[in-house]
Amino acid sequence: MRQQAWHVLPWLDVAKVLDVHPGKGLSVKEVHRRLLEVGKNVLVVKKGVHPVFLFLGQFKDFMVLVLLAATVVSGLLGEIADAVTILAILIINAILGFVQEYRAERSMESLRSLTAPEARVLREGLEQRIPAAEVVPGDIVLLEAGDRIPADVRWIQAVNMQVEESALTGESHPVNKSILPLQEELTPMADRRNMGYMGTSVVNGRGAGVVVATGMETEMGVIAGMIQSVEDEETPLQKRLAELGKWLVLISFIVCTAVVVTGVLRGEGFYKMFFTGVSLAVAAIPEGLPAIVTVALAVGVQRMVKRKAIIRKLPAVETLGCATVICSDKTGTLTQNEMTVRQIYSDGRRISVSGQGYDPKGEFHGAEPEKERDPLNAALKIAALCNNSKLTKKGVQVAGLFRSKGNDAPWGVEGDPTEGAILVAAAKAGIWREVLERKQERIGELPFDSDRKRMSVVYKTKQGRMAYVKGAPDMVLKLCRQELTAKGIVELSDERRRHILRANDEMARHALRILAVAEKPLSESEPLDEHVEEGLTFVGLLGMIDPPRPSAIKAIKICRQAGIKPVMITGDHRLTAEAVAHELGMFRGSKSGVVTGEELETMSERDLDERVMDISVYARVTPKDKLRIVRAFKKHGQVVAMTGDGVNDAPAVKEADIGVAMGLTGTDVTKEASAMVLGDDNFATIVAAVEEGRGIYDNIRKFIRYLLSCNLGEVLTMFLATLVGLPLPLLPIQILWVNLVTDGLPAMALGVDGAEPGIMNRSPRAPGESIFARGLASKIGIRGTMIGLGTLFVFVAGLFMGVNMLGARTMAFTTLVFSQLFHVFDCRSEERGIFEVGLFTNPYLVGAVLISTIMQLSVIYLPPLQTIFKTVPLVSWQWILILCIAGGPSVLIGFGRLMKNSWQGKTVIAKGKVY
Ligand SMILES: Nc1ncnc2c1ncn2[C@@H]1O[C@H](COP(=O)(O)OP(=O)(O)OP(=O)(O)O)[C@@H](O)[C@H]1O
Ligand SMILES: [Ca+2]
Repeated sequence: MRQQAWHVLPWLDVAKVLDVHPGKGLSVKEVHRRLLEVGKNVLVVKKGVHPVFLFLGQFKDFMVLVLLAATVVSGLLGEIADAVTILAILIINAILGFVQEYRAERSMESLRSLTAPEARVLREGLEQRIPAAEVVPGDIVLLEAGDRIPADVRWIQAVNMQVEESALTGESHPVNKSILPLQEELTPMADRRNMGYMGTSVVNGRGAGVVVATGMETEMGVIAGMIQSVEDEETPLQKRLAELGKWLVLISFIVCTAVVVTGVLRGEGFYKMFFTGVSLAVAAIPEGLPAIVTVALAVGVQRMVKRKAIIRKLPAVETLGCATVICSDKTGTLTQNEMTVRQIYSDGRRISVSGQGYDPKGEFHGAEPEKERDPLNAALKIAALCNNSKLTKKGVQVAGLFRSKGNDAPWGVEGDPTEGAILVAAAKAGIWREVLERKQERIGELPFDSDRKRMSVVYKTKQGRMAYVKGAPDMVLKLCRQELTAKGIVELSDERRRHILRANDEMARHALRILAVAEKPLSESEPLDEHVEEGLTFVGLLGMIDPPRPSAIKAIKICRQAGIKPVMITGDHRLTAEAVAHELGMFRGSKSGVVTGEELETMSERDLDERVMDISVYARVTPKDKLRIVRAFKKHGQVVAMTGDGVNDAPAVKEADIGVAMGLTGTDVTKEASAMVLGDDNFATIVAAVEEGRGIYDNIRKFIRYLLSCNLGEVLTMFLATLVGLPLPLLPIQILWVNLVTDGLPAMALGVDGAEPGIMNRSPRAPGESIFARGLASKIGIRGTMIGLGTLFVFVAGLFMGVNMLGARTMAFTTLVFSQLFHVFDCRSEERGIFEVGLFTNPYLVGAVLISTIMQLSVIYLPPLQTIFKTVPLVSWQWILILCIAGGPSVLIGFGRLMKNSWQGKTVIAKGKVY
């Protein structure tokens, strides 16, 4: 089957060789057989790290290795029980670290599969969307502008098809494609006009191809080395934390050395002090930090998926939390994208259309679309023919009401909803493309794109060739010279032109989205290029409603509270945009009305920079304008999210800080340029993702605060004790234990904490902000010192009360553990104390603290563990003292916050500018 010169064969022969019916595609059974035979359509299978190596990796840390060596030595010296316990603790630690990293790895993997590319294929006569990896040789793939070609194909249909092949040939100029066989077998790849290659993308037109090679058999597979592999990008925060981690290692190292040196100078044995120092270093270095950050990011990403936001680039998770401007398309994002034609204008009359949704039943009021040459009838015919969408019932194409009998599934539309709407309107008059096409055949097409804002088709009829055009009325009317009326074709006077434009504005003011339709007879010899759109006959206007999404209205309100500026950038008419923007509440607080693409054209960069912060609605823009708008916002230091769907949107999406692509209607090229894909194309989803982004960042701050203040407390306990000449308050094995019970589960539980209420009432944080900003560093410093001093205080108090060394150490040991188990609840909020947050609102945290408590109690009360950990049971006065010192700060701060916040009113409103 492989290495054929497909380009010299006629396409029907290619289909024959590959044993596929070009109009039906393969059968499911055959697909399975071929999939087994040639394997998946993927280039390189990137293997994750094997779990065993992941586990061993937990021991590669330098300090842990030193501790391991010291343990072995102490084992050899006869301290077998000690050595075994330390080993056990280290292994449990490694298991915890392993679980964290493994989870992180797995969630990143599932993330990758979420963003895997798809392909449209024809199988068993039906159009289907499948993962691109499941494409097999012989499949008929359907492609249109913006699609990435999923495998090597031989074209069997190519309508104005242009493909950008720079990924393969380096040539960035798009190549025209055709289906004609070539003469020369040795034609270089770049000139094989009837072939399409995996990894290249369609930039114009549409077509179909039969797959001739998949996976490593493709031209791309042959040079697979050139493909950029999917790198796991580190987020800026992860990079900064890695940096921080290095500093922490250094500082811990210095402090621990100081502890060892002072201890030895004061006459403690070197070996004992060395052991203490190394244990302290192991405890103080937050080696779990990177893994917890990854888990927090991954968990956040999964939460976003549940809310229909699919992250393609991990750094976007952080940037989302900083977003200050969200630029969004109108159609389908802010509106429902379920359109219904409500009004038609033709021959000077206004006709209203009744009916619900996509059900092709409804009445025309104002005229009857019956007579053959009636202008209304003609308008609907053009609407049906200049159209690539399909009416369906449960995914099955239906042509004509008579064929839908007995199928009670709701009507749906496959393809562009705008086209679907006018198809439904035509069907209401009994006009179906499939029926019309029995008498005329489409021979040419100039596809729609958002720069041209129109689309044309050419049909061969019995009376000769006809061009049918539809598009934005302002564009189409410019191309018209006549008008179709009940009396026949008449000259389009300036007065008539104004009349039509007035009707258009009037409809637009009612938030209708309007298309004009026009036609023109062509001579046989005329070439099928843009000239067919000149000198047209105007036939009518079709106005459709597209109601705003209620969720978008809510989301826009939330944006304002959150200090985020919502901006609508639409290709639609100025008045339509204005009416919809009003319904959405888009103008509140905006100093400027709608700005159109034309006005933008006349604005210099300076003008735009000056005004951009005041403008909330742009209309009749082209994708190029979007890029200018993004740049202007960025000059103001704004963090911009920008949506896009069409191929031409890709540059603006790429330029934005957070490029957002439409999952349902977006093209592959735009998706690949994006950082996030909306599973439901809904504006509200972007806002939900921003909320999650803020929550994730909060969570990272929460456990950094927790880990660092606790570790500081541990180090200070030991350091201060050696400094003032006290006996060591904790033994090495106890230090390691503290590290195990406090750093592991509770920190992880903080990483998956829920978002704080009011998180969308704050202004966005600055993108370059330090993780310790807004008072976090002093919070860590103060609490760490309190934990250290508190522990020492309990230790000294124990000795003072005549408790022996074993007892005093047990008291210090327990105070240190419980101080941290209390403190973890404080870390859940920066503004509110434990009483406002509630102790039981994070069940994972409650569970983690419970487990840690039980672990600590067993170490104190189970006799075999007592001998290993050198502990004694505590009596009630000791417990009271410990709990007061450990829990006091949390309770006192909690009360203070409660008083203060109830005094000031609970919500902290965004301090920045409110839009
Ligand atoms: N399939 C189509 N065929 C012909 N003309 C179309 C088609 N779809 C849209 N138009 C016209 O082109 C204009 C611009 O469309 P475009 O897709 O750029 O933006 P939009 O979908 O209207 O709005 P948004 O940019 O908010 O999604 C529309 O207002 C409409 O008049
Ligand atoms: Ca658009």
